[in-house]
Amino acid sequence: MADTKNPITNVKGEFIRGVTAFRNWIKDEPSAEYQPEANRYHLYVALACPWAHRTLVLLKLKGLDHVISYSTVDTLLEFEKGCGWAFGEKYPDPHHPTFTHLKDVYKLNESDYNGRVTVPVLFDLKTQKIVNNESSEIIRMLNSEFNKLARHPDLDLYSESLRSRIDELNEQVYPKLNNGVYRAGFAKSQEAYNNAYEDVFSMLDILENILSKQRYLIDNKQITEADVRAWTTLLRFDPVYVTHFKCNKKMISKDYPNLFGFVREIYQIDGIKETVNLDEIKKHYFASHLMINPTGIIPRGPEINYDLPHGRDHLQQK
Ligand SMILES: N[C@@H](CCC(=O)N[C@@H](CS)C(=O)NCC(=O)O)C(=O)O
Repeated sequence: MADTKNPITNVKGEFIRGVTAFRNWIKDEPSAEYQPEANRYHLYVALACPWAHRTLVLLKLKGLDHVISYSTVDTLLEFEKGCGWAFGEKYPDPHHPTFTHLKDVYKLNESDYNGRVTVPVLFDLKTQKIVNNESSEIIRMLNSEFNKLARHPDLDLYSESLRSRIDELNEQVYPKLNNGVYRAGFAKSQEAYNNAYEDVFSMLDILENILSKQRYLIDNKQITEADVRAWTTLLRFDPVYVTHFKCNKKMISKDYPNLFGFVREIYQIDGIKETVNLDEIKKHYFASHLMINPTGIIPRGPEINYDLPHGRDHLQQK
C-alpha cells in the first residue's frame, strides 16, 4: 500500500513523484471508447496545483469551458490524516454529492484503489470512470481531440512542426523547474536540496535568456504547450516557492524581467486570470505542508501586480 501521508523521498533524501494511475485517451475517432462529446467529461482540480492548473489554462485557451465542466477540491490537503484531497461544503463533488474525498472518485475505477490520489482528474460522466489523471496527457487531449466543439479550434499548442522542440524543452523544464521546486522543497538531505536548487536557477536563467530574444519559449509568434507548462510554475514562484520551498536565490518579479513580463502576459490573456486564485494557492502550500511549515502561518507578501502592462508586444515585430 502506498504511503499517502507524506511526500515520498528515497534513501538520498530526494523527492520522488509517484507514477500516474489512469492513462486512457479521448480520441476523435469513431472506434474510440472515449469520444469527445459535449458535457460528457468533468475535470476535478485543485486551484493550488500547478499540474491541474495546466488543464484549466487549456480549457480557456481552446474555448472548451462550455463543454467540459470543472470543480475544485478543498484548499487544504491534510497529509497527516492520509485521506488526501477532500470535498466540503464550499467544494462539493457536483456529480456525487455524498462523496467526501477525491479518493471516492478513484474507487469508481478500482474499488480497492490504494495508490496516490492526485489532481487533475479527467472523469467520464457517462461510464463513471476516470479517463486519465496525468496532466501532460490531459492537455494534449484538450488541445487536439475536441476541435469540433472548441471555440478556438485553430489554436494548436502542440503543432506538428514545433513538436520536437516542445518535447525537448519540456524534458528539461519538467525535472529542473516544474518538479525541481518540489525536489528542493521536499528534500530531506542538504545534498538533495542543493542539487534541486542549482537545477531550478540554471533553468530559470536559460528561460530568461530565451525570453529576452523571443516572445514565447518555442515560437516568437505563437504560444505553445511548453509555455503553459512553464507558466503555472513561474506564476507560483515568488508567492510560494521562493520561501516555502527555499528557492530563494532570486525572485522572478525582481531579478528576471523577461520571465516576469511573460508571466504577466499569459496572466492577462482572456479568461486566464479567472483560473488564478493566489490566496488559495498560498493557503494550500503553506497550511497543508506542515512537515515544512509546522505553524501553518501563511506569509502575507510579496506584493506583486500581475496586471502591470507586460510590454512583450515589441518582440513579435522582430
Ligand atoms: N503527474 C501528475 C502529478 C499531479 C500531482 O502530483 N498533483 C498533486 C497536487 S500539486 C497531488 O494531487 N498530490 C497529492 C498527493 O500526492 O497525495 C500530473 O501531472 O497530473
